Amino acid sequence: MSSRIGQCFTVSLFGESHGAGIGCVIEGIPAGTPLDLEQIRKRLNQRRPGKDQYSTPRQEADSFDILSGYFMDHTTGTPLCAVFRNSDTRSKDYQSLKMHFRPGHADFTGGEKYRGANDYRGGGHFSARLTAALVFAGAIAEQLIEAQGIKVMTQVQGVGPLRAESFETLELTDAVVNQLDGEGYAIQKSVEADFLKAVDDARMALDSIGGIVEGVILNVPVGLGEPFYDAFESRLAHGLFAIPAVKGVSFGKGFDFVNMRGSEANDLFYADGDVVKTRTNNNAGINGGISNGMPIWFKCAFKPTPSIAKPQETLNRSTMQTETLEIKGRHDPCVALRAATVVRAMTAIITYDLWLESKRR
Ligand SMILES: Cc1cc2nc3c(=O)[nH]c(=O)nc-3n(C[C@H](O)[C@H](O)[C@H](O)COP(=O)(O)O)c2cc1C
Ligand SMILES: C=C(O[C@@H]1CC(C(=O)O)=C[C@@H](OP(=O)(O)O)[C@H]1O)C(=O)O
Repeated sequence: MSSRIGQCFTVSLFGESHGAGIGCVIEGIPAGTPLDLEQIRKRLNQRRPGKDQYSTPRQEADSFDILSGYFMDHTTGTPLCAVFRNSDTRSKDYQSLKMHFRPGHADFTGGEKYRGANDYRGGGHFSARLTAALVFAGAIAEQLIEAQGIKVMTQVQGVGPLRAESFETLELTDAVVNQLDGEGYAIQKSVEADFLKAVDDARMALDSIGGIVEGVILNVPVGLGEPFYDAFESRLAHGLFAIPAVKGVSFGKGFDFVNMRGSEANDLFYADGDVVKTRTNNNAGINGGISNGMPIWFKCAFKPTPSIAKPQETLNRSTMQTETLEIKGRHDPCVALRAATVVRAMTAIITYDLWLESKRR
């Protein structure tokens, strides 16, 4: 199997949700880079499970050990490996799931593909537990792109039918940035109470709810990405679809382009001093797969959490009879809330990879 993303800056993931631990190996960090470990911890804390009733009650500190590639407060240029020990596993919750597949989760496909040898406890390697390691790698990538003046921001832009103002128009004032980058979920103050109530209503109904995570990348230099296969959209979508429960990705106006005429959809060029800009940004700062210097804004649709407390029908693999399934385990009622940090991480990873690649050509 392949568990690696990137061309010049690569991240591979390992581990299982209920195994000894999880982690990542990162290659392509320039030698001699100082790491801001506090910033890494801040990002991990933003994603961490077990905070309140809006996330899974599983308690994991998400503290890490760096095993290699880091010496005297600087990266060495060799592969950097970080591990996170799992502590709050409760594997008996999953005892019956080897033969009773959770609808919407990877129990069936994982079992078939790995001929029953997969660690199915807590979803094993398919679990979003591994996104802790992604956030670690993303926090490093974020430091590397910020050194180039490039910034990434994400927000929960929708929960169920509710919507917040999009990055298309939202002014990123200090107050907005502080709110979205604070200790709570990345939700604008004006919609926070409504979003959280919708999540809690779903939880109380023994159910789950979907959401939208929106991202924006600012100050991207002109020229990142290639035509066709390595388009900025292709590369970023590859990363975003790797995040568990992402079922849709769109750039700029996305599916709304269908309702527009060319005269509305085209972003008209003008000169702002020496800088070429566009009056609108429907195309999300990408033309022909290549960044044009305008903000890159995009959305990810997260499906409702598959593991719900409500009884459902499923198949018993040993008897091939349908039975009623009551899922145990501790689950997020809306994965989009914690996923905003994961999307931020993946965006930083892909952006840094594309930036590094552009320097090597
Ligand atoms: C941050 C985050 C947290 C998640 N938490 C849960 C969870 O508590 N329970 C669950 O069943 N799925 C959860 N998921 C989603 C599953 O991991 C995912 O649906 C599953 O691996 C199947 O993959 P797929 O939905 O992409 O097909 C979470 C996903 C993310 C990104
Ligand atoms: C452990 C984390 O989230 C887990 C992601 C997850 C899933 O199926 O993706 C299912 C749940 O696992 P368990 O039933 O073992 O508690 C979540 O708690 C984490 O984010 O660190």
